[in-house]
Amino acid sequence: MSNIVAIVGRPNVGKSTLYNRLTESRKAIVDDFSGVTRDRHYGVAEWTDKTFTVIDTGGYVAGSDDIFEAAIREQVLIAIEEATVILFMVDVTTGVTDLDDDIADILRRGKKPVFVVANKVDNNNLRNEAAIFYSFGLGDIHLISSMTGSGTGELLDEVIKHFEDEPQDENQLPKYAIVGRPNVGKSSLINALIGKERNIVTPVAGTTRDSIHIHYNQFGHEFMLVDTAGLRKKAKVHENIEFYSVMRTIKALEESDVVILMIDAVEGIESQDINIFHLAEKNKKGVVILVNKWDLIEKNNKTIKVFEDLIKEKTAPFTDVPIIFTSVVEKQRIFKAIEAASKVYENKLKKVPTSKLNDVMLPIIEATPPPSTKGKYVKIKYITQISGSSPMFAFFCNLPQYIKEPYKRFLENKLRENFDFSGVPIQIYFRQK
Ligand SMILES: Nc1nc2c(ncn2[C@@H]2O[C@H](COP(=O)(O)OP(=O)(O)OP(=O)(O)O)[C@@H](O)[C@H]2O)c(=O)[nH]1
Ligand SMILES: Nc1nc2c(ncn2[C@@H]2O[C@H](COP(=O)(O)OP(=O)(O)OP(=O)(O)O)[C@@H](O)[C@H]2O)c(=O)[nH]1
Repeated sequence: MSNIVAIVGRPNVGKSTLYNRLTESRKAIVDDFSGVTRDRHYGVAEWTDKTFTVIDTGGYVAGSDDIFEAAIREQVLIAIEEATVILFMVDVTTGVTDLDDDIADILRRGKKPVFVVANKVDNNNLRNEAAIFYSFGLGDIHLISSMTGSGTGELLDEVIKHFEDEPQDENQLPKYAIVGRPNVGKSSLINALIGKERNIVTPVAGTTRDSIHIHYNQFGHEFMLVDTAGLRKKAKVHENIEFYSVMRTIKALEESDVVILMIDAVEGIESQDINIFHLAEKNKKGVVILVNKWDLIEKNNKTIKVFEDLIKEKTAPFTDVPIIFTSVVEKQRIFKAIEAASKVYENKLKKVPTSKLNDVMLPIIEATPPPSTKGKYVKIKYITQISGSSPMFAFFCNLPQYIKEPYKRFLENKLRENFDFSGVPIQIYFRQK
């Protein structure tokens, strides 16, 4: 379910610091690739049993002061439209500024839950200063220090009360989301698949769920396409089309089982593509990559390999993902893309019987056991697949804490070699036995 928490506020109040704190556990993964700082504004966070997306609106602002303030206002409007909860961050050390008041005006007119978050309350003396923020007329003030983390737990306890529960699914069909940067060919692909049938589009009623689900049932494949359509219709949004599309992408992604990530063959894979890829991975969604506009590429016998290697390099370590080279305009390999998505969906639901799992994996482990640490030998005794909506495996052993990342990766690779999990993130756990 797409629960989105948007952090809004003027520059320098500490939005990024809070964002980093909330998404901490994911940071290493996102930081793995270069040139991403500019785009790193949304990530996955967890609090108690809830998983949600956090958006830091700050970094989307660019340009002169004028544009700057206009852009902040626009982001606040988008946040009101798209987010589940808005954190309006202000700085206790500077008090109320004009821009703070502007933002508060916009937020008061919106219908979304707003939390006024007074940041930089690093010590008790500053607590009284925060009373000034009651002047926004937005209710209670939540005192935090993003730097130390104080107050953030209490804040999140309140925030998650506003989350929406998983809606009852209208049907059990697989859901595929077609995502990608603007202009990559998403609408063209949907039109190619659905053609005139497009009229049977059924908008799903619901509060935050405004993506469109399209029923596909042809040539032996039946599924729902989750469409992020309507992007351009929102006249309000001019400068922040990228930001807006990111919001939409997150929603579509969270509603789907398999993400069909379209990449522009001419432009190549960019950091925004990789961001979406990792978001899908973190959300345990299946993934198929389409390299579209393949008709525009001058090819020789190495071209495909070069593309594949480049994509794998950028998406590592999760490289076991189908890559299909399509041309939507020339109707090349479109059906192959659908077949790949169906296969990934199957893989995602696959249950390997315990006996088979142990028959295959125990000899492999015997031949290459976990390396000993400080003279301790880890003995893996048996393996089971835990039931869930994506593949999870429990390896029972005497000393789970001594198993290191490289060995975990080795086991994952062996699972992938022996049982087809192409396109699906795998979870591996070590448990004491
Ligand atoms: N004392 C104190 N300083 C903080 C706290 N949180 C953030 N800061 C500092 O405030 C400054 C701005 O923090 P950022 O997180 O970059 O602020 P931002 O709102 O994301 O700023 P933009 O990216 O410009 O929109 C940095 O120097 C932080 O170290 C806090 O809780 N206490
Ligand atoms: N040469 C070529 N052009 C394509 C292909 N697929 C789409 N296009 C063109 O790329 C442009 C953008 O296609 P759209 O389908 O509107 O892209 P989109 O991803 O839906 O774009 P947004 O709505 O901006 O997100 C159109 O002019 C298409 O005709 C392809 O396989 N080859």
